[in-house]
Amino acid sequence: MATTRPRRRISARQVREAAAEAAALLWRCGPVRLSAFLAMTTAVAVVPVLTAWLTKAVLDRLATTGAAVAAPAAGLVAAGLATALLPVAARFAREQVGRSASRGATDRLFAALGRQAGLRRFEDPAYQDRLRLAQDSARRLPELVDGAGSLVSGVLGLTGFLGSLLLLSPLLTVVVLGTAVPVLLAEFSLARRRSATEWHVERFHRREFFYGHLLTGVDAAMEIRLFGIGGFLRTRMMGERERADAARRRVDARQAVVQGALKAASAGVAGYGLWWAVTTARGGGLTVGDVSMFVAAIIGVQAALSGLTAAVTGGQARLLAFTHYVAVLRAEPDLPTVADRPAPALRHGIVLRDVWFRYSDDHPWILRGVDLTIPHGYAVALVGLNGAGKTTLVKLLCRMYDPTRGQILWDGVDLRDLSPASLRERISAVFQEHMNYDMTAAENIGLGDLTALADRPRLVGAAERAGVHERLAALPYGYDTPLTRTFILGMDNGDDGPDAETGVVLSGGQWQRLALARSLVRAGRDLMILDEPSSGLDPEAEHEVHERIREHREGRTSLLISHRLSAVRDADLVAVLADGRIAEHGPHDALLAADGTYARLFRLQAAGYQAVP
Ligand SMILES: Nc1ncnc2c1ncn2[C@@H]1O[C@H](COP(=O)(O)OP(=O)(O)OP(=O)(O)O)[C@@H](O)[C@H]1O
Repeated sequence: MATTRPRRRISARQVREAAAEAAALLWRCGPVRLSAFLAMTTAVAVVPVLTAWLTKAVLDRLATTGAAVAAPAAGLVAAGLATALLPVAARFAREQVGRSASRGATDRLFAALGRQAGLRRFEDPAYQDRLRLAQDSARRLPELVDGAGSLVSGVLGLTGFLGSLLLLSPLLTVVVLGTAVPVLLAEFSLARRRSATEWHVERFHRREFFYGHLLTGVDAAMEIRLFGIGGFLRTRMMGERERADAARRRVDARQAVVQGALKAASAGVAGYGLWWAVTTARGGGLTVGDVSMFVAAIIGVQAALSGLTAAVTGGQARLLAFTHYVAVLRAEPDLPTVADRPAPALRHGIVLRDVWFRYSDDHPWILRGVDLTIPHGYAVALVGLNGAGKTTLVKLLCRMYDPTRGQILWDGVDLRDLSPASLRERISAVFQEHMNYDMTAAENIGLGDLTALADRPRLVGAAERAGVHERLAALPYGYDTPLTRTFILGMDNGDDGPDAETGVVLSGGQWQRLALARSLVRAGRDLMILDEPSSGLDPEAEHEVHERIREHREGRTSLLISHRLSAVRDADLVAVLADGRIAEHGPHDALLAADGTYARLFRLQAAGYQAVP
């Protein structure tokens, strides 16, 4: 699959889908709270119109001798109370609706991410841009709740005040409405432009984040200090921010000009209307109450219009951004599954048949017709120079990608026909680039098989086999010690005191043993993959680990990748990957006798050791 470039235009259909998805999400996350919020928002919108009419009634009755004023005055008091209290209650409801919807949206987003069974999407920068915008949209879902509230109050306020204005001056009503249409159209266009800009600048933000992460994290701290590259990275980081700001500045400038012109036009209409009301009242055509009503209506219409415009355009901007959320949610799985059968227990073996692979159409071929059989119960070793494609082959075996051409057969069934999750259930692996989780030691092992997480003897057994048990048992809290100095873990009492300073950092080799323990805890899997499991170990530890692995591999199907050829010599079968194909394969002795690449590399390494006096 080629890397997809995003289309920068978002269609009306996508916006409609985003609106439907957002509405459904808001409703699902709390129908009662959402209804309460909308009811209160409606009340908040109606009260000002009511207040204007009550004020007119009070003023007109005051101007008429003998007219009773108590009832409208009491109504005004009640309206004042409602004006003060309703927004507070509405805001409380809005916070609750917004937070729970945002939680729900984030959960759904990450669940959707989990349905991407392979790695391809994660290596697509366009997808990463979308993902970031989607996460941001999920977090900012409360703003859509605001938008919905403002829309309701805007429509009601506008209808109420326009109705009032219509009674006083139909002509002015038409003029006011006439100014509203260009405002709305201009704001729509601005929102679209801003949304396209946000999409465009996401690449700058992700790079800024990358540099920021380097500068603030512990991983790169040592190199940054030693090489003195902190200033250089900071300059780059700020450069990315400036590029994003420059793109936004262009939209800001356009917005300032357009909005300034439109606001001046609105103010002109309002000023003319006021002039008309005052002169008409002077001539006896309007009462004092009418003038007060007129002023309230003009202000109300303007306020409702600007609120409505902000709600509609703000909502439109959020919806445009929310299309990225929907796109991630509905993205096709990156590994098309044909039959989705559960992977059966391995009885015969795995066969790679004329496997070709490249990471994308833009990348060179890495594998060019690999034919290899890993028979059931065999320990197979794969060797080759740096970049030969050994790890790539492992990724294909775990079905992180599908071969570009050719097939990988699991007991005769194409991996494409097996569900990726069930296939991986049957595999255990230590990856060359294994993870060091900022979690406790027990969790670092238990993540290999969640059923072992609460089973301490199983965790200890795996740690013993990986030769790391003694180190873990000696930690301040034993297996419950957090292996991090970055996070405070396990202290949920909110106390950041000295207790929380318990994290421990392991050495590179110790982390590697822990990764091995994590794979060993997945006991009884059909295939064990060991991609450079001992590269960071001292010679003694390496020897010891290989001894243990050897015992563990006995009678199991395994694939070992190692540059230490002494570690692969007792494999049942050694395969040499070169130029994208299996160049040689056979038992160690046979390959030595054949005197090919393997024999040359083996002798080179052996000579290196023997050269030591
Ligand atoms: N995700 C990726 N996208 C594009 N190219 C990649 C990716 N991963 C690896 N490659 C390229 O594929 C080639 C094979 O890499 P691979 O990691 O499989 O080699 P290897 O044999 O395991 O090497 P080593 O012995 O150094 O670990 C390399 O040229 C590498 O640049």
